[in-house]
Amino acid sequence: MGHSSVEQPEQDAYVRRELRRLRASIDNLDAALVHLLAERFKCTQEVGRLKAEYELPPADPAREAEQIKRLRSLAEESKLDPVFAERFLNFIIAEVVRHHELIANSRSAARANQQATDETGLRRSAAT
Ligand SMILES: C=C(O[C@@H]1C=C(C(=O)O)C=C[C@H]1O)C(=O)O
Repeated sequence: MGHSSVEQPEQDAYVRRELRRLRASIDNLDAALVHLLAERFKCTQEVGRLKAEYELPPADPAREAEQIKRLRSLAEESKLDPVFAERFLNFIIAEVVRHHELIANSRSAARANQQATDETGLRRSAAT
């Protein structure tokens, strides 16, 4: 029972202090992760609008493969599990591509709507 808090009050205080210290850093890192992700999504939303505007496909598998290769190698260098890094990036990319599809669909709906409006206008002016 060497690890019980009743028998080891000093270790117990040490563990609570260490947990508090480490969790303070985890709090900062999690905040940074949220901010980094928010900035990344701001960029990818712009990419999505550009692609929709110029009628490019929502996903770019070649770019994804390059990026995954690059991040796997960075993960290895920094002792992060590359399988986890790849899964994490794929999870984010899937959400980005879903956003790009939504943007593309709303753009093409807007274009179809505009075309219908233009044609109605043409019919009306031809009828007068
Ligand atoms: C952001 C883009 O769109 C998609 C999302 C990617 C990403 O989140 O890194 C990469 C390729 C594309 O499938 C892009 O083409 O750059």
